[in-house]
Formats: sequence, structure tokens, C-alpha cells
Amino acid sequence: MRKPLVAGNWKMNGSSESNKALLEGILSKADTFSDIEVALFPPSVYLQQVQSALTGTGLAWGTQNLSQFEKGAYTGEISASMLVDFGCKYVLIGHSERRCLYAELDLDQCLLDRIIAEKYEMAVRAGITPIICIGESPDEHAVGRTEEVVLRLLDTVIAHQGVEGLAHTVLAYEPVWAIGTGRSATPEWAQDVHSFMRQRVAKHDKEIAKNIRILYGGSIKGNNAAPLFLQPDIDGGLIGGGSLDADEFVKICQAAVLKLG
Ligand SMILES: O=C(CO)COP(=O)(O)O
Repeated sequence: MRKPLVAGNWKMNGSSESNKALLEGILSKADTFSDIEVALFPPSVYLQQVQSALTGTGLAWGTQNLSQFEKGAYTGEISASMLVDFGCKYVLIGHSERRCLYAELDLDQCLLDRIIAEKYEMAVRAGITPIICIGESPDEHAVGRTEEVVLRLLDTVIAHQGVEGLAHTVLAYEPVWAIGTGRSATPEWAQDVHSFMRQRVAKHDKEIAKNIRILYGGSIKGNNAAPLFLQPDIDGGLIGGGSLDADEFVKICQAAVLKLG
């Protein structure tokens, strides 16, 4: 049985004061979702605040990105060893907002995927579990290229790291057209894509495919989380806007508990 994981990606939101209230609100209800795994991804400047608040609570934390390089003259970047230093268990890799807006943008899509595969390798080597975000853009969705896009990235990671690397990895299907739009994928659509991803991993290794967690992300809220999480191949969620409000996020975590039956 795969343990459900609910991950809250705060993106570039929060302040010391608002984070404190959010963390207190979540922790006050933590006993209602202690059977699943929950991880928070604050902006890196708040990592220490989140680490202090969550240490000893059973909740995990991580960052929204890491450098593909070990150390050195890479202004503004954060290395895998720094994440280890701050007790991170997870790291998000390849989020579409980074792909589209920052240096991971590249006209040559193959190069882009290679950078993401290198970041993945850095995380695995440091013992941090990467959450690899995969999903098609609105244009790709409109012309039915979902499977092709999902496969391209999955295959790049496997080619780079070997399928064994996936034994310590979480995948997240995040269709770009569903992120921040209020238009979540339907549970049936997401299930189909998740099942497709799992089958692809199974072609390389059936055991890893059976155990790998695949999260769904894109406009999950308290009122639509349960039917998504109840799909057989959806093992939890990667939550953006819905993770910024303690009550909403707690509802989402509680919906994942339902999966345990
Ligand atoms: O991008 C996301 C999580 O990484 C999803 O964001 P929303 O939940 O705001 O749609």
C-alpha cells in the first residue's frame, strides 16, 4: 500500500507572520491526518522557520527547487547539501512555473529536460527525495499531446538515472492548464494519465512501478480533493493556492486520509 502524500507548495507567498499563523493552524489539526504523509514547501528564505515549527511533528518539508551544480559561483542558487543542512526530506523539481519563467526555460526542450534530470541526480545523491513535476501545457493539451509530453520527461529521467533512481522518487502530474485556474482535471482524466505513467515505469521495473507515488496537482481544493485522491493511481496531491489557508489545507489532508479506507 502506497502511503498518501499531500504536499503544500507555497510558491512565492508568505511572511514570517503569516507563515506562523498558517503553520499553527495546520499543526493544530495534525492529529486528524497523522496516517498520511504531509510536506510543506515554503520559499527558501523561510526554510529555517518551517524547520523549527515542524521538527518533531511528523510533517516534512523541502524546497521548491535546487541547483544542478554542487557548489560554487552560481548566484542565487541553492545546493542539495544546503537542503540536507536544513533537514529537507523532499525537493520539487521541474515545476512548470520554473520551466516557463526561469533559466529552465530553453528553446531546446531536450536541453531543458536534461537540466531537470541533472537536478534530480543531485537530489538523489544527497538522499533527498525528488518530486518530479510533469504535465502538458494548454496548447499541448488542446492538440492531444499529453502522453507524448509526459513520456518525454519520464524517459529522460530514466535514461539519465536508471529506473532504480525512481525507487526513491515521487512523480507529480501537474497539467499546466489546471494550475491556478480553478479548473482541476477530472478524476477520470487524471487517473488515466497516472495509470499511463505507472505503466511506463512498469515497462522498466514492475516492483518500482507498484510502489512509486504519483501525485496530482492543479486546482485541488477541500471540496474536490476526495474524488481525485480516491482514484487507484492517484497517491495524493501537490497543492498550490489551497495550501495557503490552514483550514483549506487541513481539509485536503483529511480527504487523503479517506483513501486509507
Ligand atoms: O502548481 C501547483 C502546485 O505545485 C498547483 O497550484 P494550484 O493548486 O494553485 O492550482
